[in-house]
Amino acid sequence: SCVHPDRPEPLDLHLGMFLPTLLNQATPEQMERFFTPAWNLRIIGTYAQTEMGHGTHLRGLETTATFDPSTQEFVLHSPTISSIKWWPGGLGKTSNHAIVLAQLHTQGRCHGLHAFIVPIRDMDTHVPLPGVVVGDIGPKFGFSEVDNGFLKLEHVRIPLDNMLMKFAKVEPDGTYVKPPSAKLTYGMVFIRSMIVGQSALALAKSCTIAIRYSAVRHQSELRPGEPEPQILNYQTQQHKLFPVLAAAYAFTFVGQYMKDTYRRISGDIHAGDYSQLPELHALSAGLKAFTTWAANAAIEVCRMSCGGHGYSRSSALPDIYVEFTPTCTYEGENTVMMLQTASRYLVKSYRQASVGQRLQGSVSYLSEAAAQRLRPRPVSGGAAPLSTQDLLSLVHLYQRRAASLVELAAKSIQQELQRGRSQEEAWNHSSIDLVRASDAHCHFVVVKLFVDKLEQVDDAAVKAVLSTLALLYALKGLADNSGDFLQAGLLTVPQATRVSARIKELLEELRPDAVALVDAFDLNDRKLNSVLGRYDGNVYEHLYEWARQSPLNATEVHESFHKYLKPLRSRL
Ligand SMILES: CCCCC/C=C\C/C=C\C/C=C\CC/C=C/C(=O)SCCNC(=O)CCNC(=O)[C@H](O)C(C)(C)COP(=O)(O)OP(=O)(O)OC[C@H]1O[C@@H](n2cnc3c(N)ncnc32)[C@H](O)[C@@H]1OP(=O)(O)O
Ligand SMILES: Cc1cc2nc3c(=O)[nH]c(=O)nc-3n(C[C@H](O)[C@H](O)[C@H](O)COP(=O)(O)OP(=O)(O)OC[C@H]3O[C@@H](n4cnc5c(N)ncnc54)[C@H](O)[C@@H]3O)c2cc1C
Repeated sequence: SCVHPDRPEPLDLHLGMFLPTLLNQATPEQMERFFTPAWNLRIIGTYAQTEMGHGTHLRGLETTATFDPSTQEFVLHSPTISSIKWWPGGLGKTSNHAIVLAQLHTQGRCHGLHAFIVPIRDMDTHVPLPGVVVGDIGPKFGFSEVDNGFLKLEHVRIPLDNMLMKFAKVEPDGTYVKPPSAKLTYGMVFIRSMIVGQSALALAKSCTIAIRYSAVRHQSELRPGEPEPQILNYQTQQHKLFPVLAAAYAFTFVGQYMKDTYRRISGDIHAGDYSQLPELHALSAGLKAFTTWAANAAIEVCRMSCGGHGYSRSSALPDIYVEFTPTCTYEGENTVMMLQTASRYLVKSYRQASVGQRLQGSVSYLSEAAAQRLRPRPVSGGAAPLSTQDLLSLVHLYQRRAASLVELAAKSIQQELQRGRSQEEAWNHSSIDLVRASDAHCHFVVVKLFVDKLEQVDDAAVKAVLSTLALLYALKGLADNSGDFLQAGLLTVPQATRVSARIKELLEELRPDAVALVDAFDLNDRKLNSVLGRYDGNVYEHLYEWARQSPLNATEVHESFHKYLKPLRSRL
């Protein structure tokens, strides 16, 4: 199709959120009524949660859904300018339905945010329905293919059965029936879990383009009198790109793990077991933030490593960046997600471990750390010996760094409370530490999953090169965050020096396999859509061909000469 497989599209929300939300929150009758026509694109929907005045603070959303028992309807209304739904993808011009998140009012009481299916355009004429004011929010940083829209509802009536009632319900007399767990109506866990894999894909594409281009680009002089070398032979170029390559592999494994974990736990939830929902929320929120922040920065490293041609849209890197960067904001703004993981999971787990509770899942190390704190500390107190070759010891180092930063954040809250601050103020005055703790926890999870994955690799040669990548990923993270490790007494200055030396050795070791490692992502030219990243490496001819196709070159003398330059000359 003319649509590029990876470009944002107006139907992304329909496929990525409207359908999954029906699957997760619709009753069987609602599935029949809505899912089937939505699957056949008769109904095209979006997910309208964010408002002009609120995106993060869900409890602050103002759109109301008031039940009218006399007509068995909900009245959907946007009471203020700030309550206008703002940003939903595909809302402006594409969708004819929206899942609207609104504060449910029935029998004079507010029961918080619930999901309602609201028809917004006539199914045949596509004209907005009565009481519906809808349109596009205007040009954005990118996503120009998507009509992110606004939606103002003026006392729009929908049937009682348009409230998604798999969990919470409203009876015909207006009685509200609580969901088995209030957390089930939050949603977003699915898409956050999927975004981790999107981070991996964005990294794989970017480093494929940059490393292939670095293998065909010759520039400057390494040894006097010799031909210009491939820029991939410069240590600085390797230091830019090989850690990105390692992260692309790491995030690919984490993305797979996140998808499998989502599938497993959502299966349990559908079976009525909600016990793992906190772990799934914390993991998806944290890893979504961790991987998108890392990938966002790495795409720019790849673009800049391609010099001027990286800035050309023929490289595809500007488009990859523009389309990826909003992942740090949507589906949960990253800072807020990191705070969720820390405040709602890590600190809570730390406190449970501190009273001897045995923890499971990704925080089980906090129990080990709590037990460690009760044992007498070794006199030396110094950092343990550091192996720059042993992956398991590096995993343990990341685990101890995470435990140390979670403890630091928990203690900061305690100190703030002892200074007489309120709970909320104590948490806010510790939020930098909380974000650091989440970051360290996620970093440990990524390193651990990478090393765990190696145990599943049978081919010795593949295992060897993946182990080198895992070492580079772990040591580069250690070097980049050496302050944390030094502060926690997990690293000494001589050891930090050894780490830097080892990183240089690993860059040299990876050089011969770098192109093969990006080829292994198997991203064909159509998917990459990049002149610099072409599989055949025939960059210059295709760059010239690409430029020749530029609309500006349709005529030898552009109309601007006659319209502006010539008249300007005559006036000078
Ligand atoms: C074919 C498939 C294709 C997939 C391909 C992937 C991508 C392409 C497709 C689509 C993407 C394209 C474009 C993107 C479109 C973007 C859409 C959006 O951005 S939708 C809007 C996103 N908005 C948010 O995420 C809002 C963020 N804010 C919040 O989540 C809440 O405000 C916050 C921060 C959680 C605070 O809420 P609050 O009510 O104050 O909660 P508390 O912090 O007090 O916590 C209460 C308890 O609830 C637990 N909790 C919170 N959230 C969740 C959750 N999501 N799930 C489960 N549990 C949750 C929390 O841990 C607390 O529990 P305890 O009481 O501590 O036990
Ligand atoms: C391209 C794109 C597509 C989108 N698509 C959709 C969609 O389809 N449907 C939909 O409903 N929404 C959509 N959104 C909206 C998106 O979900 C929100 O922008 C996002 O949730 C962030 O909320 P906000 O914009 O209100 O930012 P804010 O929350 O106002 O964030 C601004 C700053 O405040 C900080 N902040 C906020 N709260 C806290 C806190 N508690 N503690 C510390 N710092 C805090 C943040 O860290 C950030 O630095 C989309 C957004 C974009 C950019």
